[in-house]
Amino acid sequence: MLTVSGLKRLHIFVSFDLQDGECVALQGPSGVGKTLLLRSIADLDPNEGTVKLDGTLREAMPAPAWRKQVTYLAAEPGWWSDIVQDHFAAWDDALSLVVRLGLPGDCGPWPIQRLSTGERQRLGLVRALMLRSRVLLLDEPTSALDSASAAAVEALIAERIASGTSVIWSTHHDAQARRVGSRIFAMRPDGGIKESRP
Ligand SMILES: Nc1ncnc2c1ncn2[C@@H]1O[C@H](COP(=O)(O)OP(=O)(O)OP(=O)(O)O)[C@@H](O)[C@H]1O
Repeated sequence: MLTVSGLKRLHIFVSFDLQDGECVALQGPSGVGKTLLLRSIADLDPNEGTVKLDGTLREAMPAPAWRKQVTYLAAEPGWWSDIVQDHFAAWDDALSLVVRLGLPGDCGPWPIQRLSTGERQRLGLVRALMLRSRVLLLDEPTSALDSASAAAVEALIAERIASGTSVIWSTHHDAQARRVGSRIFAMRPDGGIKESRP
């Protein structure tokens, strides 16, 4: 279980628990602070408060180890090499997910720039999924995708949730929030969250 208690970052101040195998949809107007919140939970930006995974404080482990367990995925993932497969420790193991999300099976040696925005978004998701994190913090993970590709992503994440992964899923689409989330957190301009059921 992820426990967030008194997390403070700029105007944001939130507390909540996220159970194993639970998906919460995170909503709110553009600029309200959804990305700030997700990045803070992953400890990518300075923030205050208590964040624990199964009772273990994030301060108890090196930041990279925390981020491997509590993984933030940006809507536009970053790339540190020109070549697609260089971003994977085991490209052959990633191939089935790559193909499942509709990317060409021979794209491993391609330059990243050859991929479309939506293809890069799906590749970033595969890269995150390969970590087998306990918690996925997905920042508008289908924002660049057509409805069929978005459905493929939703189905894949649903499988991970069913096997115990916890997810916070930021989305501007109300219907998607209701489909994926067992709870919905609406971020308010004052930096709090209002919880509801879909
Ligand atoms: N380091 C910072 N210092 C001050 N303000 C910041 C900083 N980083 C982000 N902000 C501001 O905080 C606000 C929240 O940004 P955030 O990216 O979290 O919004 P969001 O809800 O994810 O929006 P969108 O739906 O458009 O992605 C924005 O107004 C942004 O400019």
